Amino acid sequence: MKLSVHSETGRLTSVIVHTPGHEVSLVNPELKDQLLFDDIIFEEDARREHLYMLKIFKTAMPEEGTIYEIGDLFLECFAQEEARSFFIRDLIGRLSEMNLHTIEKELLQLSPDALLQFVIEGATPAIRGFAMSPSPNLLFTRDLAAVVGDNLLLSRPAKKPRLREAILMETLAKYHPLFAGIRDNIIQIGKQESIEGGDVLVVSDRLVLIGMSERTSFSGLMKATEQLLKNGIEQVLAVDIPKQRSSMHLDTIFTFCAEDECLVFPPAITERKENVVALSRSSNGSVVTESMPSLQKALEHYLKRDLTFIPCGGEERTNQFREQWTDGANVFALAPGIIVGYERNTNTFRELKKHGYRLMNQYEFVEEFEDDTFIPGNEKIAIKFMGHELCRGRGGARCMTLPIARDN
Ligand SMILES: NC(=O)NCCC[C@H](N)C(=O)O
Repeated sequence: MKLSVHSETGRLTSVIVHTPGHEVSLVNPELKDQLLFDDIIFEEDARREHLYMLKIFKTAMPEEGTIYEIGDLFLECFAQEEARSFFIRDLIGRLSEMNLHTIEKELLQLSPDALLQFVIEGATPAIRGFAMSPSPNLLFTRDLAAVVGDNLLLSRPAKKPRLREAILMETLAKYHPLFAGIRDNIIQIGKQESIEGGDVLVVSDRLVLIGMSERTSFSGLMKATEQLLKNGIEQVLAVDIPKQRSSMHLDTIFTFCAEDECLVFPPAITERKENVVALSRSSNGSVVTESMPSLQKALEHYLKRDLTFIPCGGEERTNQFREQWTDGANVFALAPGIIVGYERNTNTFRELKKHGYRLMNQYEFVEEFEDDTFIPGNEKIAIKFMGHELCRGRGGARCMTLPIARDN
């Protein structure tokens, strides 16, 4: 299968997700902040909510479309001894403070299942007396990498608790057959820099947005940009956003609903000026910069079309802040104008309705289209799904998805 993503909204054909498992039940109140969760979450409900989200995806995707559970991909990958030893070596080296070298032999002898359990849950009965904290953020597969055009940009997380996920992703990219066709186009940045997938938005086959955020450093952004500009992308728009937990990635305050419509958190997007720099390649190969007046102006300039920015939470200030916090601006497009987001963001959905979206809840959408092939047409649909547990991890629908193929 060819992995390629040339837009944020092209019809979704393949996506990688992780339905939360026992690891989320291992987060205790004392650990939650350190593990980047805002609350403890109830595993059963979180799973139920996630599985329903996947049901919506399945209903909206073409018949030949595939949803990959990342855990299955890891197990297939770990079936290769070489992949396991690459992974274990990298883990020992990059988590040096954990002293994993003391159990290297045991790690190398683990079955794929036990190794995966050790990594995700932090411990396995197969290795007694050694435990790390769990990796509950694997739920947010978005942040592990980004398929940009025909390239695979691997994340280098800014936050330690997400490092194990990044090492897992790198192993998949290097060893799993799913990535064979894109393996020559892997983009990686240096060890001292950071970039996370939630900051990367693929606007078109030529244009990419990268947030300069709490998680993506300036040097990480520049390194990724240099390589993207060599590999087919014409412009990268660097978007400076507030460096704070509530808007940790660009996609927490800005997502595409359709080719010409975006959901935005006004205080950090429309009310900010001079926070965008366009980066492109000059004829001698160096990166040239041009300061842009605003994100909307920059996008309209390069896309040569008008865009509508829809305020997350509507016009009321309090609702904008409340619904951005619960990922109102973090919707995921299954096709142009077909989006999913948390039901609880009622003011955001009301605003979408004003912009011509038909609102459907998860059951209505599945019931109406489950038996027929869903064919995205002229009608715009905003699908509301329940995510009261999921949203305590501080991420929404876009954060929980890593699209690897979309139709152009
Ligand atoms: N793209 C995203 O915004 N992902 C959400 C990540 C949430 C996770 N708890 C984190 O803090 O990294």
